[in-house]
Amino acid sequence: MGNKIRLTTAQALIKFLNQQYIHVDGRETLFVEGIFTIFGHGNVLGIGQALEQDAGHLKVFQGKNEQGMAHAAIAYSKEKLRQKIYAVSTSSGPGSANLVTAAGTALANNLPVLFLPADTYATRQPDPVLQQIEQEYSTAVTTNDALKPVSRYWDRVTRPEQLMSSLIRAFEVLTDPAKSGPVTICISQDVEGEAFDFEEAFFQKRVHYVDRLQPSERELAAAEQLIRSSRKPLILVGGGVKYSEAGEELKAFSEKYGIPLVETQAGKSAVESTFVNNLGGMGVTGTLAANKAARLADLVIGIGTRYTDFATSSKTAFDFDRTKFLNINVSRMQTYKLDGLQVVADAKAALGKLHDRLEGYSSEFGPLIPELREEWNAERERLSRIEFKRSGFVPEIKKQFTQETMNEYADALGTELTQTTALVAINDTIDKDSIIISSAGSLPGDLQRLWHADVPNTYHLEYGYSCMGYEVSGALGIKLAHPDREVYSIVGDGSFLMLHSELVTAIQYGQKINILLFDNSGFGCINNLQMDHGSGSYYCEFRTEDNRIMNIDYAKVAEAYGAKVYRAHTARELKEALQNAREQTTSTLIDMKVLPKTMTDGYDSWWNLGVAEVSNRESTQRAYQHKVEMLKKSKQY
Ligand SMILES: Cc1ncc(C[n+]2csc(CCOP(=O)(O)OP(=O)(O)O)c2C)c(N)n1
Ligand SMILES: O=C1C[C@@H](O)[C@H](O)[C@@H](O)C1=O
Ligand SMILES: [Mg+2]
Repeated sequence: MGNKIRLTTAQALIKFLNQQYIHVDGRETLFVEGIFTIFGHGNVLGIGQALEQDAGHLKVFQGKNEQGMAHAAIAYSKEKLRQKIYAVSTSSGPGSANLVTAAGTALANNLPVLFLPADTYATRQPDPVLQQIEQEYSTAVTTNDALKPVSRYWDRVTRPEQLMSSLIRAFEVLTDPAKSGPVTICISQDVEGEAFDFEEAFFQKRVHYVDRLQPSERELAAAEQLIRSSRKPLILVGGGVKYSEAGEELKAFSEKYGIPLVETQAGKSAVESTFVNNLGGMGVTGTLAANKAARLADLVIGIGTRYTDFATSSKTAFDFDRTKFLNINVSRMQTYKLDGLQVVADAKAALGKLHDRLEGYSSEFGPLIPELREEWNAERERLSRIEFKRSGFVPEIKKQFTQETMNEYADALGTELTQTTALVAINDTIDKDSIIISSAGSLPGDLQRLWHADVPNTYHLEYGYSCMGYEVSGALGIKLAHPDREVYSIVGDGSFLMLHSELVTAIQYGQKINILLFDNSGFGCINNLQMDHGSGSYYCEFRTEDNRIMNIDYAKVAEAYGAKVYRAHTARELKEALQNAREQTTSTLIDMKVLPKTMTDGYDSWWNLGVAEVSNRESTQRAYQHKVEMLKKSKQY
């Protein structure tokens, strides 16, 4: 056998991370950019020591909350189109438990990230150690077992030499587009510091080749035939289009054959909003244009999409008696959905090959595409000018709050600003190549409908897990991926309260992010949901025990951390703040007070929710009946 190097397990890990490369379309680049850490006794003497001794090229960032720093890492790999990652090192017990939510976020979104939670003692000599859960039925169970269901690959290293096979499997998974997701390697805290004579060959440069998965001739012929026999095909653009960098091929294909595009949250901005055949967001949070086109379609070409309930309006968006599906995806599992024709292939490769085969074909959508676009643009224009009135005001979310309650909010928050007006004002003011991020609450719906992404890949929406707290943390990850661009976190007050610790990390390391905080004093979208389904307003508004609307000075909070802050109660104040924030070099926060119920409502869509079958309220009974009726029109699987 070759030469041996004596290293601790943690030193070997860091040395290995330094040697990983990815090869895509002839470009070879380093795969692991750096590592986020929160040191505790479980990792500071192992991974901490190894990094201090020799981090190599790895950039090291100290996080403030494990979930938050993991979200930053996830957003980074999403921005890097899964071609570069950060690792995340946590201590044992609570430190690693804090990764569970983030792992779910990475898994639901198919995003690669390497989690390195410390594990309890392998020797068991000092058991039970601090933060060991001591499960009665098995000593082998640790907190880190909770990460199994939310990891694409999970392993436990209890001897130094196990690290080698573990890491090789880990990087195979991390660099496979079809399996992409979180990889969790739990290393016992004592083992992190244990030494072993590692073979030098283990640390050789490793290049992970990502060749584009080509469609077979059989798949292409079947796809061609399906499209040729369709009169009104529609392309559903999923996140896979972005990861495959297939935007140009998609536009060329759509233009040549007159096939309109509709977008999922993950797919939005794969192609710019100005593209003539782009009808915008589809489904529950979609535009009227996209949802109308979906009803007319007789073939849906789903590219890189998981067909979530939001994209399909809980399987009611299409006429399933008539509509066929053609599914192009690198994941074979995804291609089986909705009984579609399966094309297991990379989006760019498949579109490139299909392009020439359809010579002479043309869809029958024709002039309907510009008509639908125009109709929706007029609606967007209307939504950009909603002005609050102290009497006779009809908000977008109707029949929930009385005028009296709306006035109460206007007084309590000292504002007349409406959410849709504020959002379009932001869209009109910030640089076109800025990147926006959001994930939960009412804002993802407004963004999917109203946001014009004029530059590709400027819209970063996490809507696989829709995890509150991703917005601020993720903004840091985006900034690390694009240091030369302005990054805007578009976040509700509820999400901000849930997690914004990485704002401090952003300030600490001079990574400028801009937080656009929409404060409507409550869990607004859930309040809409409950009232729309027959309930009252129950524990979703932020009211005190004596029923006063809370008015929190979020600007003060961010100012205390060191951010430059602004307060906006009118569209004008908002625009001025945006212009000033643009000039700052430190992170900023604009505390916008917006009125509840002024976000967008649904457009010809339905979402299947667990409405109470039995209730003492007539309104809930009606909501349940509506669900029963809608289910009759839906596809069952
Ligand atoms: C971690 C997490 N917990 C709970 C939820 C459920 N949830 C979705 S939106 C929401 C309220 C969001 O409130 P806010 O951020 O203020 O946005 P708004 O709807 O008011 O615009 C909740 C509790 C979630 N998506 N993520
Ligand atoms: O429960 C939810 C409702 C959605 O409207 C929201 O965007 C999402 O964050 C969520 O979790
Ligand atoms: Mg809110």
